Amino acid sequence: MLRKARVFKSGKREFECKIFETNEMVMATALGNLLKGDENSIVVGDYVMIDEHNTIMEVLKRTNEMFRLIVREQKKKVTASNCDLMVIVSSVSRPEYKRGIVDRFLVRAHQWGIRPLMVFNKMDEYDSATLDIKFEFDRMNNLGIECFEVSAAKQDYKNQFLELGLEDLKQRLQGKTSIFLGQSGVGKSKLISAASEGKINLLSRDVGKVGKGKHTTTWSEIVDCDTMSLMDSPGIRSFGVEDLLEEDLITYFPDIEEGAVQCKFSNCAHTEDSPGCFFYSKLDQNAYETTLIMSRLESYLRMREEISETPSYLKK
Ligand SMILES: Nc1nc2c(ncn2[C@@H]2O[C@H](COP(=O)(O)OP(=O)(O)OP(=O)(O)O)[C@@H](O)[C@H]2O)c(=O)[nH]1
Ligand SMILES: [Zn+2]
Repeated sequence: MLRKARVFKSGKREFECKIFETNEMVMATALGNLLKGDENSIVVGDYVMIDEHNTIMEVLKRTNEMFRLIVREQKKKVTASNCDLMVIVSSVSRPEYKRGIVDRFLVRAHQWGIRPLMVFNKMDEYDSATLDIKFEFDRMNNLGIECFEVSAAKQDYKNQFLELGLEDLKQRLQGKTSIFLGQSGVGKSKLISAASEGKINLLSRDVGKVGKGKHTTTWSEIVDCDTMSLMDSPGIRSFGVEDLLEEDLITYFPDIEEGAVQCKFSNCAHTEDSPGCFFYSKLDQNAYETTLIMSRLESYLRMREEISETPSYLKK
């Protein structure tokens, strides 16, 4: 009899799977034709059917995939699947809020088909002189993204600028598989601990030193508790976008695309001196709404430049 299970951890030939009915973890192997020498064939997050010998017989259809494009080989490398939510974590104090990074994660959320949520963390240290949270909220709200105002360190912090706080975030995560993304130091680990009421404690897990002496917490694949599941996969947290195709980028910026189709020329550079540019000739440059969209345009143009500067033979 086949049992439904989910891949929690994937190796080259062995997969740690959680059986649905019993919640039991088993090590499974896979039918050769499911692997086909292609490492994309079974990934973390996959729902699978396994037999009584713990052999994976079938991979069920994915609702979404997290991947990078390998332009040179015209392939995509899938690293995880079936993720419900992308929780974009930012800090309002230190490290300072980086709009450009948030927009990069939004591009991925769009590309991968994962619903993004936005968390403004470290609100206990919020200083309106250095950041206008209302502006950042409006930017996200225009895109239909829910925003949460929290302090992972001071969990009794009460949200005062935005409608939603930590309790609302916990509710959204209930029963869902989420991935937490954000720059190093924004408080992902602490937030995960707060959101799971201490049930998932990454702070006590592997803490490795990576890069410039910064701590980067790593955990493997899926970790879950009775309220939420977390997913992680190598490479998924990088915010470079150089693997994207230039012509695809705009489709991940629906708000910019809507304006860009109204520019006089289809190859408009969207700069102040571009003739007939919708953004500069049709919008009231003093209007608040315009400043919101222009800040999105800035992100778009920066990413477009980054993509076009990467020669395709380097896109691996
Ligand atoms: N004041 C304040 N400090 C916080 C808050 N959340 C996290 N911190 C602190 O910020 C630092 C970084 O928090 P982490 O949870 O390790 O951040 P991270 O995003 O997981 O960082 P990486 O593991 O490097 O990716 C720690 O010193 C935390 O105690 C908060 O809400 N308020
Ligand atoms: Zn234009």
